[in-house]
Amino acid sequence: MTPPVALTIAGSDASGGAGIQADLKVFVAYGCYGASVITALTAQNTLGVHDVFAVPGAVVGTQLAAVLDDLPVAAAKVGMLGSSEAAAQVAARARNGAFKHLVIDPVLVSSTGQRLGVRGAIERLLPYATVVTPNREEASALLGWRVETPNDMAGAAAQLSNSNSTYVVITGGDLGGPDSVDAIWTPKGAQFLRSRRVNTRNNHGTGCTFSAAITAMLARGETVDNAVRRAKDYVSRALAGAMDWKLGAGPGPLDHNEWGPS
Ligand SMILES: Nc1ncnc2c1ncn2[C@@H]1O[C@H](COP(=O)(O)OP(=O)(O)O)[C@@H](O)[C@H]1O
Ligand SMILES: Cc1ncc(COP(=O)(O)OP(=O)(O)O)c(N)n1
Repeated sequence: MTPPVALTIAGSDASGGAGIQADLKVFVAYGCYGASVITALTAQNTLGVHDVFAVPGAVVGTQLAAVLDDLPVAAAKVGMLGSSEAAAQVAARARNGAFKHLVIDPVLVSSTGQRLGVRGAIERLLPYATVVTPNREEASALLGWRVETPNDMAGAAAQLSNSNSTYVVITGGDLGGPDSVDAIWTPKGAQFLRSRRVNTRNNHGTGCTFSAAITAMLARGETVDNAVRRAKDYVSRALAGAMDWKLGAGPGPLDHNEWGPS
């Protein structure tokens, strides 16, 4: 059977735990054929981001043309955008209806503190999103107020939904507590999604993994509700599988292939 095609439009993480590399691993884990449009190269590892090179906007445009003019993309995700010019190229395609489903992970800052994106570039894509998945920091930057508590997250999700059909998940991976709590805005209103917190320092690329899993599920024809819930379960399994791994001196990557503990 021909697999569904999922596309990631994102930055490269040389160490393989986040960005394009994580997304493609997730797509394979979910039985999707993965295509990629690279917006930026990052020299990063588990300790931090050491260098960033933004791919020129025109080259992002020709990559998009190469993929979209030839492959039947069923769902796409946007991660690190690299530049406003890259965002403009993606927006032009979205305006023309190129994406049946578009998942936007508004990457602004890495967990190690390096700026990876600009707010304006993300904002121009939000009107085309099926699902948006900011963490609390990113939601705060997009809205201009501090999103701190779970109730703040629910309010922020509602505020960020630009129409009744846009789902917004504010992720709370960095909130303390026994559960990892996200707030989701759906056309039926706001709800909380909970999973048992996995006690691990290996959490490099959780946001990329979550949004890529949603994208893969949508490419496979799942409803948005199911896609988000199944993606959250997958992230928990991927965190649990890698909790004893020793890859890198900092927070290591996830077990995208569900190989399990070493
Ligand atoms: N330790 C953890 N245990 C279980 N789920 C987690 C953990 N850390 C993050 N998650 C989940 O991973 C997903 C991505 O969240 P988050 O880590 O906040 O993203 P980001 O990497 O963008 O900051 C969310 O569903 C969140 O609840
Ligand atoms: C190239 C690239 N894109 C995105 C990120 C951010 O990844 P994320 O999953 O949000 O979280 P951390 O890896 O920063 O914990 C990245 N680091 N690199």
